[in-house]
Amino acid sequence: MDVNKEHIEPQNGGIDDDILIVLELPENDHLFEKKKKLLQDIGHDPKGHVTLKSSSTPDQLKPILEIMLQRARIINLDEIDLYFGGTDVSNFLSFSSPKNELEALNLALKNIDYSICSCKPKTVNVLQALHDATVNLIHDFGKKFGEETRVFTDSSCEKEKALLQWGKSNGIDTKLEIAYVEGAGRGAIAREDLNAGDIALEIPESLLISEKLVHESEMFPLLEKIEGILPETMLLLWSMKEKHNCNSKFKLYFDTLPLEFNTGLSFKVNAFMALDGTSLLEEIVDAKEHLRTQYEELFPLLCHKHPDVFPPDFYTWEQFLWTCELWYSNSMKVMFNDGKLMTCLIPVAGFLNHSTCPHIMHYGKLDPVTNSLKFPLSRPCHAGEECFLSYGSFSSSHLLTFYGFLPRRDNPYDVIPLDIDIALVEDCEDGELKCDWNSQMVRGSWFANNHGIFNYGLPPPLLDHLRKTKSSTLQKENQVRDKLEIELEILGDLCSTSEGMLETIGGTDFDDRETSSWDVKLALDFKDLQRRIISSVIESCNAGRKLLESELGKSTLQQGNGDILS
Ligand SMILES: C[S@@+](CC[C@H](N)C(=O)[O-])C[C@H]1O[C@@H](n2cnc3c(N)ncnc32)[C@H](O)[C@@H]1O
Repeated sequence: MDVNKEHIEPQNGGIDDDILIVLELPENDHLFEKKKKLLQDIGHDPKGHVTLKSSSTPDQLKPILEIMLQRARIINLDEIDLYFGGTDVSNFLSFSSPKNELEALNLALKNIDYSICSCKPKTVNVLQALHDATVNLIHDFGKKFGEETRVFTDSSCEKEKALLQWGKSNGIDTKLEIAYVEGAGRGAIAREDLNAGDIALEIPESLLISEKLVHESEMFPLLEKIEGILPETMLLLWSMKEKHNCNSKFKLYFDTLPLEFNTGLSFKVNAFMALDGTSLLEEIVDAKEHLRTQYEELFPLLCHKHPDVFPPDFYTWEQFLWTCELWYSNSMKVMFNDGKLMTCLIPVAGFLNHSTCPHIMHYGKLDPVTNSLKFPLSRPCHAGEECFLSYGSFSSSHLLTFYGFLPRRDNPYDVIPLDIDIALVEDCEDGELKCDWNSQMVRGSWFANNHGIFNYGLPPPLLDHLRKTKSSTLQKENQVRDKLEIELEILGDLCSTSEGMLETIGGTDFDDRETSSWDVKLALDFKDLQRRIISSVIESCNAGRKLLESELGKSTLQQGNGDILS
């Protein structure tokens, strides 16, 4: 890989006028080895710096920023990025997903700003120019990938306004207001233009609903005696009662909660029928059965034993399920200053909707100085625009089951696992057959950058795995032809597997989606998504087969010519 080596210095390198910007791959990254290898493949030291000169012109800064971003992209890769990118570093040097790109841009900006704080006066200008160039890239990124929402400004949000007012008088600082938005209930809207780095919302610790509240309640002495009960379950039981408490500190918060959550856990029979043929059907049934078992382990026993603490009317199965949906769809994990990670409900922050291209990505750790939870922006949000959060790197099946929606944009985490026995291949061969991945999967091949021969827009680890299962049949005499034949076989097998999956899901449902109930509509949309993913894999297999057949044709021609010549 051709890289401009003059910009990459060892850690203690550099002369007086050089500015060294640290972009280190943390050693505690659980994917350290894989990322280190990728960085080394482009000639980067994982601990290295990117160097620029105080005399650098804007034209010279451009390639330096690109090198910083290449490093930052690799540093921010997650498992899914790594699986679908394979081991060829060229797949990671440019854009690979909105989340990765935004993380990379923000890491670069953070390190540039850090350098500005500690630099010599004569280097401020060049660093400021680099800062501005990065901010411009973040801005362009938002314009290209951000979601547009229709905000219903005329809708009444009296309860939400009351909550916001209560929050402000109790220490919440916010640049957001609440309004109804198309297709997602309420959302948080920027009141003014906000830039990357601005804090959109800040909540004091005292307003977080966490297990600390259970400890202070009359329930705790009874709950702590239950063997194996989790803090989350205690909190769930506490909130089932607290929402009926007229004197609750959080009454205005509970008042804003919807009567129904409409997640996959509330699907009715018709929606389950619509999901037939998908693995999601089983996932939802299992999740619901798990909750039912949990409920039956506690109730009606607790109500019989302590009716004053657990009034039977508050602890029905329906209310238990509603509260589970509340916690699944509205809670956030927060790291407290004592290092404890706790699941919390967070008034006002609970109005933030999710996007695959969010404004807010990093939250969830209390600021030790202010003892508050801050929601900083990773990209600008203009006045009147909906401000989105990242709920996490979730698949659409997870979002449907536990949150009740499907993202509008293509979701890189929508993977379909393949039923391929990895262990079998590992066991039957010697040490060379090392498998880096515990399972194989596919996703929409539209995400792939490389659709050429031997890549086909399909996951490299999957192709490698399939090749290994076939490689014993490779003949020495005619390696090129055999290799192409094996590739054809692999694509043929993958195509048949995918066609089988498509058949299991069934053809397009001719339905009137507009008049369907919310759950049937979601189920049908999910099925369409699965079909689209599998069809893209089939298309890639077929396009790959055409490439291979053309190559085989050429090799036959060459062989023919060779025979004539000999
Ligand atoms: C934390 S709440 C966000 C506030 C919520 N919209 C409300 O009105 O209460 C999470 C819920 O918002 C909805 N939601 C979040 N992001 C969404 C999106 N991108 N599209 C549709 N609905 C979304 C889902 O119903 C989800 O369960």
